[in-house]
Amino acid sequence: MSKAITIAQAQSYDAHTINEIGIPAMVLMERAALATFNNLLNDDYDLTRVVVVAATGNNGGDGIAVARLLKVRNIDVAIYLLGDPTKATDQTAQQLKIANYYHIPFTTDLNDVINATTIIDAIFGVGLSRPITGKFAEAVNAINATDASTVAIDVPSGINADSGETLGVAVMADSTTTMAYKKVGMLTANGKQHTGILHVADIGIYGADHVETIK
Ligand SMILES: NC(=O)C1=CN([C@@H]2O[C@H](COP(=O)(O)OP(=O)(O)OC[C@H]3O[C@@H](n4cnc5c(N)ncnc54)[C@H](O)[C@@H]3O)[C@@H](O)[C@H]2O)[C@H](O)CC1
Ligand SMILES: [K+]
Repeated sequence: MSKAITIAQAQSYDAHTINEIGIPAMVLMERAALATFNNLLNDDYDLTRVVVVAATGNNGGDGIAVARLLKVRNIDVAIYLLGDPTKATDQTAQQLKIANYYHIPFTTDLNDVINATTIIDAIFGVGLSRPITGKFAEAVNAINATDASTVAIDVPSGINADSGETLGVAVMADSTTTMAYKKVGMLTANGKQHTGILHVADIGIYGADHVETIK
């Protein structure tokens, strides 16, 4: 799908798929996680020590689900969680519950991020709405300072998916698995540089033009 969409389009296609078509948000999240996981394996990253850096929005939920997919295959994975888990979205709270069932370790030690062989960037996606600061910025700077490979989910965190601009600081990803369609910000020089190799994942979300033609 070579079409590129805006944040508003991504959010409206998401809502249309969930509310009008009736595919549950957790199904979309699972498909997003499976797509990211499959790209992780296909792109042959060093999965000796994987750390998922996640916040508490649905981008974080995607990452926590990827951590579970790695854990059930006995891959060494830990989650570095940013933000207050009690403020997580419903889907991300559910992913945290599942992660706890599988005893996935949570770390608060930034050295675990720095010493990872591969980092999954699940901090922010299309919900980024202001410059990244504080502990979020500290984590982004640590990710960018490591020799680890970095795989971003949906949008490299800190990149405005509409303008391609860096909001404060932004993850410099080796690759990005973006959901449904490319985001227009990824077509700019700065956006392209931070996205790295781009994989577009078909997770069952389509624009009205595509959906109407299927009827
Ligand atoms: N559309 C799809 O195809 C699917 C998208 N999925 C994933 O969901 C995210 C979007 O999730 P959302 O909860 O809307 O937002 P984020 O997770 O990107 O952001 C989290 C949250 O963080 C707050 N926030 C924004 N900017 C800042 C900041 N600078 N500092 C601190 N906090 C900030 C704000 O409250 C946001 O809500 C999408 O990218 C996909 O990864 C679905 O999982 C699958 C289908
Ligand atoms: K991200």
